[in-house]
Amino acid sequence: MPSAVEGPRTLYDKVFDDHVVKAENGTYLLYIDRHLVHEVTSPQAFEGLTNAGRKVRRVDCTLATVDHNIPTTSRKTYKNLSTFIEQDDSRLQCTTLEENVKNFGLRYFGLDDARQGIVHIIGPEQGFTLPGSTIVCGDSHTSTHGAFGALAFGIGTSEVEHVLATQTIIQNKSKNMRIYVSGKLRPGITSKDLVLHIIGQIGNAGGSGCVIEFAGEAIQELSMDARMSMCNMSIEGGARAGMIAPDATTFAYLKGRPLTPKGKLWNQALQYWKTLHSDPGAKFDIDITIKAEDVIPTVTWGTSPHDALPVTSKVPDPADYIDNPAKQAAITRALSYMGLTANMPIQSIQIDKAFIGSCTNARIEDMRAAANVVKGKHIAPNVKRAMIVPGSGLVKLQAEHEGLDKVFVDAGFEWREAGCSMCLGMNPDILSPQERCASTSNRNFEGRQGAGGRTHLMSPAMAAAAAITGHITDIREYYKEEKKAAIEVFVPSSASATDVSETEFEDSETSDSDVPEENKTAASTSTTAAPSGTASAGTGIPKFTVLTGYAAPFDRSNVDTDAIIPKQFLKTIKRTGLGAGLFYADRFDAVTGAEKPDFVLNQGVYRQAKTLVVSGPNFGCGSSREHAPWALADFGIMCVIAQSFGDIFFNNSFKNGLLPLIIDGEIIKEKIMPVADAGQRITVDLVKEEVRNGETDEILATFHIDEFRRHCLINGLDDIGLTLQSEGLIAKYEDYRKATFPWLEGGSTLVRPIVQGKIPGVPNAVEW
Ligand SMILES: CC(C)[C@H](C(=O)O)[C@@H](O)C(=O)O
Ligand code: SF4
Repeated sequence: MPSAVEGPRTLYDKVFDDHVVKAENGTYLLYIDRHLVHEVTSPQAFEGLTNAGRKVRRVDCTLATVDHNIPTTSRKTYKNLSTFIEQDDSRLQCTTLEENVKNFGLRYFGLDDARQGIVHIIGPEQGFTLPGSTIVCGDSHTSTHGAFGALAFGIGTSEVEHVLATQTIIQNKSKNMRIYVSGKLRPGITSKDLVLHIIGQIGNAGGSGCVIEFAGEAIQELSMDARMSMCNMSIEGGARAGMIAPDATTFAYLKGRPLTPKGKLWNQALQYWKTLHSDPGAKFDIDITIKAEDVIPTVTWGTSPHDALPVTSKVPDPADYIDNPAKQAAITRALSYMGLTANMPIQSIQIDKAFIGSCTNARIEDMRAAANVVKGKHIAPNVKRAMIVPGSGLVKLQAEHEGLDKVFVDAGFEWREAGCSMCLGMNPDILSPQERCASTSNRNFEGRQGAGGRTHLMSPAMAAAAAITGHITDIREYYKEEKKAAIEVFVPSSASATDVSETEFEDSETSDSDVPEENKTAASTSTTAAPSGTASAGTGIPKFTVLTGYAAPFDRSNVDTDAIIPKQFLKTIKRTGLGAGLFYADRFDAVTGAEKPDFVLNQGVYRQAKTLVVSGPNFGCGSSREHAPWALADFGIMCVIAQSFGDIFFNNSFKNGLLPLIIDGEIIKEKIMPVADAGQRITVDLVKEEVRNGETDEILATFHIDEFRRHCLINGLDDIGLTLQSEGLIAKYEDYRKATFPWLEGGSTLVRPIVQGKIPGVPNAVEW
């Protein structure tokens, strides 16, 4: 396969190179090995496939589950989704997924299957996630799977459709960034503290345009569960993906999981996996060193994950940022939203609720760490509710097997069923306005856990301690007072790789017999129906050539996609009608629903704005929801001008005929913003690559857009149709893949049905 890099290569370079189907002028068609699907970001993709008469190309590379919308209440009486889910829109999204998996013949873990859970927890748990593979999902926290040395990233719904139809994705090469964590973490300090510390240092756009490799002694010593928590949050540092080189810890975790290769295929895979590390001398565009010993328990105080501070510090004071008005404004806004006073000690912050769960921290080690803290204690009287939500049915079973559920219940916690739960509150688990939550999730955006709710991110042990004391607590002091020790996690990192080496399997049978007949040839796994060369059976995208219209000035930084379109609007199975929810919390009064007169889109000509001019960086950070560009476009905004963008939002916009335009911050401030402020029109000319004053035609800025993207926008081209013109190359890659990486064949089709309550790969789990 063509290599994108000469000389020594990074881990990212290697995995990228091994998946290139086609390279053209810096744009690559990459083959995707594993595709995880959930109910929120897939309905419109399946609808697109159906409308175009296309099939899922690789059923064996696709695995689906429901996680975001589902209640986490007891399933003892569960019969089906239709009777179990009370909210109409949530139910419809879940039943639509069930219909789609049936119609397209996909493997699926529903609520009656103990293997159901948060998509990023079940992939690794089943061994669907493998080192060196490319993994995507319509979900930003797909970065989690990078903990295995996979190249894993979140995509939007249009890209979900593209992957379903073609098993490939169009990509540009990201920059290489290394975060080297030297030395050892201090006792009781977890990977959650470390990753919050890192994001606090680099900022929520620090990894923008990059794939981060986490390396160093402290990383090597982390267990797989802890590595997943780190890579999970690389997206919160703005990166496309996070990766950790696979090692003995990785191999020991994977060995024997239901979907990992067995026998000779394991040996073969292992040979390859051992080559997956950055070569000595490999070039990193950005290289940062963090000292592990500098990390102490870390929590967030504000409304972005980069508002992270050591638990011993005080809440920031806007008065200290006179020289940085944008930062001062952001801190002032965050303090007001969070109901905090400048300079108050972080440990004096009282909480109302505690939530231990999410794809960041709902694995078995997280459950154990929390149970260790709460054992023999009870939640504080001011804590109204404390929830433990295991990440999957299997995590729940394992925890119950160890008696952890009883520890939690005795301490006053609710022991729930698996799902995203209060991480996002698309289901009934939400905060009420002004309620404050100690949360092990990954995002503390405004309204994230419920409109007006206030989130403080921290580790499971810290959230458990906060539930017991009633306020944010330094876990080190807690351990001292309670005479407890942090539980040591067993990490086989000192184990030599030979523990799981090929020798062990020298005489064993090939696992080829595990591969179902229908998956033994690439041709049969390849179920594509679309004839090659058909330009597009789909509808294409709106063309973008020259746009003239009013431009709304938007004086904000780090606008996340939760703010652009809040979670309650994601429960749709359509792409249309989302304009009503655009910037909902900023635009409308939470109680009366009336327009807020001070919000720019509620004022005069800006009601008809076609362009949004943003003063600060990182517009559209956070979640992968394509609902954000859908909402903007539905409102009528077809261009957003900003200094920089969240990576997934940037991609998603192009797929919908919306132009995200990167312009230098000074030029925005000096040239473009004054025109927007004056209520004059602005012309964005993609053909000439100019931004002009729409009244006078004066050139305000010039820009350059990647040739492929510009071509697609100007001509309104649907890139699935374009990709299918490369059918021959895709098929050729599949032959190469089958010969070179045969352990990737079969994939999710190796999922076995549960027989008489026995779960394959889980000998002890006989009931749920
Ligand atoms: C629903 C999905 C698009 C979203 C994401 O991409 O992250 C969600 O999982 C989240 O955490 O906000
Ligand atoms: S971040 Fe939260 S909502 Fe998103 S996938 Fe993870 S648990 Fe679910």
